Amino acid sequence: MKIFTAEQIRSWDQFTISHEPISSIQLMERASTVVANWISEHCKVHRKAVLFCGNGNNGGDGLAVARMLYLKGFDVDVFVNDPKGKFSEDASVNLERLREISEISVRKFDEVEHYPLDDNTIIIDALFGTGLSRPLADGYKELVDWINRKDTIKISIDVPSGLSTDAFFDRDSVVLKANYTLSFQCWKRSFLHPETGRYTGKVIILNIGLSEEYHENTETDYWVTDDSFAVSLFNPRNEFAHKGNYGKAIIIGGSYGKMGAAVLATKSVLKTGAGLTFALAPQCGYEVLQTSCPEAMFIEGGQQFISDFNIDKENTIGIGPGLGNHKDTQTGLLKFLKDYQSPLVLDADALNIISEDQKNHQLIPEKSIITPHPKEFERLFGKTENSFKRLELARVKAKELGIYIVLKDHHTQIITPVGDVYYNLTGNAGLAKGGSGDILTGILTSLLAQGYSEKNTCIFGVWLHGKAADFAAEKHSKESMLPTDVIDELGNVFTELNNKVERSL
Ligand SMILES: NC(=O)C1=CN([C@@H]2O[C@H](COP(=O)(O)OP(=O)(O)OC[C@H]3O[C@@H](n4cnc5c(N)ncnc54)[C@H](O)[C@@H]3O)[C@@H](O)[C@H]2O)[C@@H](O)CC1
Ligand SMILES: [K+]
Repeated sequence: MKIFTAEQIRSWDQFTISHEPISSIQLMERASTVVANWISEHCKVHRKAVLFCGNGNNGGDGLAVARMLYLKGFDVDVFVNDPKGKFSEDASVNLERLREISEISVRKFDEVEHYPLDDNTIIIDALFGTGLSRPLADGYKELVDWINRKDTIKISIDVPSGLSTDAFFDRDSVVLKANYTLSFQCWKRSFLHPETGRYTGKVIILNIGLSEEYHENTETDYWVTDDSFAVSLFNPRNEFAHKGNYGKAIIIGGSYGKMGAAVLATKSVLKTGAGLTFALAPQCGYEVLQTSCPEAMFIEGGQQFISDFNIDKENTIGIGPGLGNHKDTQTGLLKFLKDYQSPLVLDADALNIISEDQKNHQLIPEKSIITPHPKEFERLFGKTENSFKRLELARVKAKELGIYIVLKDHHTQIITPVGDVYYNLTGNAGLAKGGSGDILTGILTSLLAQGYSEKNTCIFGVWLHGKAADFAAEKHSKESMLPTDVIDELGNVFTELNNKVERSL
């Protein structure tokens, strides 16, 4: 699914208005109906709503939703800055309609201090949406501060008020902290970054029927990987296949004390479906690898750490889990990269070794996939002020080096060599544990070996990893789930994928 900027969303609204055609006020009515229906369906206990409405079209939505909830039997109160103030054209119409059909008193923001909120009330935030152009100030800042202090459930319409759609203002700006954000038609970039995403609560994307033609034809650099997109990338197994059809994958990793990382990565290669799997590890890991992954073949690369990277070039390679940074491992890896030109997966200690010297960046073969977490990214390419700037730097580096960067985060970002960005939607805080990254390396190496393109390997692999983690969290909780539980759930994700692509009668 494409992500559009606030400006593109405005044009999307306009395009829909002129091409459907539909009037602006009717479009607002349609959007508000979807919001009111969602609230009515989901709020079974909370049947009282207090709405805070701004003077623009987001406020217009709020005023329409107030009317609709009233008609659905909710108790409704509405606050605006000044009922006699200047509203956008559509908001004025909705203020008028609200007055005509209901007994609702429209109060002023400055009356809020004495307003009683009980446990059955929800707050609906319709102060600002995609039109917000600067941080909240004046009365709005104090109002949102007041709302944030309340324990009441808060639902934001389209965007939490105070949050920019596409950017990050600064750490001190005040933003409404919602429990739910009911957003129109597409994800917004600010929902997907840690500094700004923490305000949205659960995000629900509501379809308000904006033009599909506009969505199809409008270019963007930013995307989200939702489930249907991931399913479209999945290649089901061919019944007539043999092991030679699914590639040879090899994990290069492990060192004394870090053999578990190589085991996790190797197991993940196997469970993602590679035809033949190898582990190149030091001799001290022989028994643990052969015992824990009997399906994989062992290649000895040293005694306590890997120094010899000599392998069959036909393999698809993933290097890094538990590799360590012994001097001989460093020399061996850099020498190996000098002679190796095919795309490979680089993670963890492999990235740390490369980050010792900027000149090493040139050794990464084109179209390779690197999977840094924020600290590894910083060691490689330098410090940035926030995650938006980090992503911009990643785009520059991905283009410069012609590589894929998988920037691990709550919503992991995949950056392609042309600078396109894909935000992932699966995964959870249960993945914030040592070993999770090793699994991702295994999954990516396996998919690459099976013939997925580098781009689809990244997008589908990151989604798969997160989906397996979501299944694991459901069973074991985010706290207790282990990386091995994530590996165990890969099978259930593939079962679900196969069920989805199977053509049922
Ligand atoms: N245009 C359309 O057809 C539709 C618009 N919709 C709604 O319209 C919203 C966008 O409406 P608007 O463009 O009117 O903008 P908003 O309602 O988000 O903001 C209103 C105005 O406030 C001003 N403003 C910006 N930052 C401010 C600040 N910090 N303090 C004080 N004033 C500030 C700007 O002049 C802005 O236009 C969407 O988020 C959505 O909720 C929906 O009804 C769907 C259809
Ligand atoms: K809002």
